[in-house]
Amino acid sequence: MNTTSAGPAIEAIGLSKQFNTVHAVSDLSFTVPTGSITGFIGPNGSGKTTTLRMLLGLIAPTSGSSTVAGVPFAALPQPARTVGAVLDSLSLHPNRTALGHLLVYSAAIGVTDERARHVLALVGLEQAARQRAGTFSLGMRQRLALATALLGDPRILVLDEPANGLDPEGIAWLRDFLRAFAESGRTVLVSSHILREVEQIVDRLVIVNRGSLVYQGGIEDLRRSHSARVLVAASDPARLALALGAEGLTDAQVLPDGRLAVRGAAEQTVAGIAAAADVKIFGSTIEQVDLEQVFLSMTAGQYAAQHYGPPLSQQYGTDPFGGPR
Ligand SMILES: Nc1ncnc2c1ncn2[C@@H]1O[C@H](COP(=O)(O)OP(=O)(O)OP(=O)(O)O)[C@@H](O)[C@H]1O
Repeated sequence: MNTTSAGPAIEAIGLSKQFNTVHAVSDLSFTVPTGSITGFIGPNGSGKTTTLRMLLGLIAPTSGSSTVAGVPFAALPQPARTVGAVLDSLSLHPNRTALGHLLVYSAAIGVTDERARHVLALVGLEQAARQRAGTFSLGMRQRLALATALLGDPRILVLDEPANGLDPEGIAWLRDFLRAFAESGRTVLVSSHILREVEQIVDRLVIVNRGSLVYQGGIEDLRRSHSARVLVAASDPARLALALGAEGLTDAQVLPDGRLAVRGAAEQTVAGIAAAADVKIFGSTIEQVDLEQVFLSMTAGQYAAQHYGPPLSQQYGTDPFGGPR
């Protein structure tokens, strides 16, 4: 993570958006630190796209404000050179080639044709440069959309559900790509309604539910804050539960497989109490925290399950995202 930059790459300050009677976003504040890959997670309809559209100046908030690279989006002198975004599925002329599509955009934002070829290679589409977009798979369309967002050599990428429709290989490719992008000191804000899909990609999370913030912080902090349980196979689980309760450890539950699940105590503590109560322990393990479950409990189960290509080429050196403009 880049620690040299003073301010956050993106900041939302009390953003709200109402569409008639629908409160799509309610008093939402969060920051996206420079150099981070921040996951913007929430169930379908929780206001993610609406928030991203406000951050990018596409719709006005009902109240609140936001900054990108320290200023409101509208005040950015050359927005495409600061922030690249993929919000909607890319509208492509079916007869236009991948390169042809990029050349239209490169002309519009004033970057060279060489830059267009460079970004095409960055997303692994150089072989498809002369292929017509009408023949593209969903994964190829996603890559071309990403290439379009990269044209201005932006420091910040905003991606709305980029994993949607990608196969596991595509998701792995995206993860490597975004990591390399962030390692070059740049910032990514990536939305998803499936935490598991971006769990391996992001280092920070902003979780929303019904338009409101429910969590922001490090992904590891979230894992740690949900204390794991000690699962104990014991000769007499009921007796052990009683002995634990007498020591103030009242959160102990017998699982269907007969093990006792104990929250709030270390394995050694449980073993000590068991020995004192004359209960034999045949084995114990620490339960892994399932972040998806944590997310589900935070968002009251409003969620639909779902699911993502080759690693980013190393051929462009330490900052492959720079290159020609
Ligand atoms: N232009 C609009 N007019 C009316 N209601 C809207 C509009 N845009 C969004 N909404 C509503 O606002 C709420 C939030 O929608 P939004 O698309 O921001 O959520 P989301 O988290 O991005 O969901 P998804 O993952 O399904 O795209 C929803 O109830 C949606 O129906």
